Amino acid sequence: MPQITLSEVSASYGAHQVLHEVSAEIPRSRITAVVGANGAGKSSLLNVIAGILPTSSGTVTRRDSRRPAYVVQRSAVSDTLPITVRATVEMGRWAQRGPWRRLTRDDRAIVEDCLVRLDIHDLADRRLGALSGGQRQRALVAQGLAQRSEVLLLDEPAAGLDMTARNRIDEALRETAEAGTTVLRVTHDLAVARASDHCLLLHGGSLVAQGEPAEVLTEERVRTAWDVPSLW
Ligand SMILES: Nc1ncnc2c1ncn2[C@@H]1O[C@H](COP(=O)(O)OP(=O)(O)OP(=O)(O)O)[C@@H](O)[C@H]1O
Repeated sequence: MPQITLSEVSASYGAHQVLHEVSAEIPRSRITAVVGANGAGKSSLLNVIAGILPTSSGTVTRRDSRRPAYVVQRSAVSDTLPITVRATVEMGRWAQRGPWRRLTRDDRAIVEDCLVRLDIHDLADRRLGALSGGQRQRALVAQGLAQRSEVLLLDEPAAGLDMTARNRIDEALRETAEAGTTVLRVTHDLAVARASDHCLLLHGGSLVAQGEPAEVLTEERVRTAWDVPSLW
């Protein structure tokens, strides 16, 4: 049974329909890449799965009733938050404990583990707003991992990062998928999509194809989805 099943899901922002009868299956304990041009509906799809954007029709079925962990785009996080990196990651544990509860020894061990996995342990006492974009992004991914949810949603977690930071995030996601988490990541990087286990290709709010990345991302489909004219 897939971790998440979408059946003919449509969704709108006001009068603007952004998803058109999307039917898709997200396999359990695998990395699924969501790809498509700007405005294709990738973030909207994540928002529907996260329960932030209601469906106007269709259904989303999840194996697990817990809320997915959601790592939003870096630009959605304020620079001025007076919070350290460690506190940012600790907030990931509130999903289990409720806000401002004392963290247990297990919680603290999970937080330390996530700091190490994303290679930001040395930055743990720095203010989030005082970090570089790539460092901050790793802190947000660490927060997502710290939730230990069945499902981890990430909206372009590696956008604009250098190779080392990207590799660190890819490795951490691979490890968490192997440990049983279902990972769904939006990416603009077709190499990342090709290295994923499963792929959903969106175009204009509709699902164009899903399945093995090599089968989904054919030259023809890529050209159509990105409106790139044929060069010959
Ligand atoms: N909060 C919002 N209110 C109204 N329309 C929105 C909102 N968020 C997104 N949209 C519209 O929904 C459509 C799909 O946007 P979405 O952000 O899901 O695309 P995307 O594939 O994630 O794009 P990108 O690659 O640029 O992040 C776009 O036409 C966008 O303008």
